[in-house]
Amino acid sequence: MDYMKKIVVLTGASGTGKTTICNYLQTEYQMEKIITHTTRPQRQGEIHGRDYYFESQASFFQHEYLESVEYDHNYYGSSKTGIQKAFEKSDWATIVLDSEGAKAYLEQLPNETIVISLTVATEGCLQGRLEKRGDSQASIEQRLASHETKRDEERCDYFASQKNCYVIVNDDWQATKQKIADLMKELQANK
Ligand SMILES: Nc1nc2c(ncn2[C@@H]2O[C@H](COP(=O)(O)OP(=O)(O)O)[C@@H](O)[C@H]2O)c(=O)[nH]1
Ligand SMILES: Nc1ncnc2c1ncn2[C@@H]1O[C@H](COP(=O)(O)OP(=O)(O)O)[C@@H](O)[C@H]1O
Repeated sequence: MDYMKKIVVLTGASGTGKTTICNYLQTEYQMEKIITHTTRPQRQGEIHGRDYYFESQASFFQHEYLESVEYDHNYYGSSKTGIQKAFEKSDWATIVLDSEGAKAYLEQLPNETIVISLTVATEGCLQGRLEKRGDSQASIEQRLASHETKRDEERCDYFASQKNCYVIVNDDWQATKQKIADLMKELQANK
């Protein structure tokens, strides 16, 4: 891949703000989102081809993936064509991945990948955020108790020690926007 191209990976447990920051990077920094594929049911308001490519169990396995995972009983994967499509539009792409996916990108695309590992200071606030987002009580309970959520939460320390990784505590949105602005200044200067 071309070393001028950059992929900002957003990772963290459910409710830490990955999607919110991904949207912000698209509108404020003209990054192109790499759309990933999933077998998870579509949530209200989500659009096929914008939020995800929603796949059946059979269609999911027809794509060639850079990496894929099973997460909370559904499959997710980033296809090579999804990456190409984003880079046809911009040299800066952004993608939302679980911590396994973020680790895979760091290993497979070390020159292009920048990881933002998201966390919150008060763990209890995640439940409230997912309720506000409209997730059902059952799916919130299942998600927050899942082995994958625990793994995502624990991986924050790992990312904190890695090159090209940045931890952002996303409690206060105004403060988060300032941290992103500072980070983008640094990244654009080093490009
Ligand atoms: N490794 C990997 N993870 C993905 C991919 N697409 C989405 N994810 C992650 O899958 C997890 C579940 O996503 P989702 O069901 O949309 O839940 P959310 O985190 O609550 O918004 C999140 O950690 C996403 O970042 C992918 O292509 N690969
Ligand atoms: N800093 C913040 N303060 C309060 N609410 C937030 C903040 N960041 C995101 N949210 C809200 O929390 C919910 C979950 O955010 P989302 O970006 O969907 O998380 P994720 O993609 O990591 O699961 C959304 O309703 C979003 O508007």
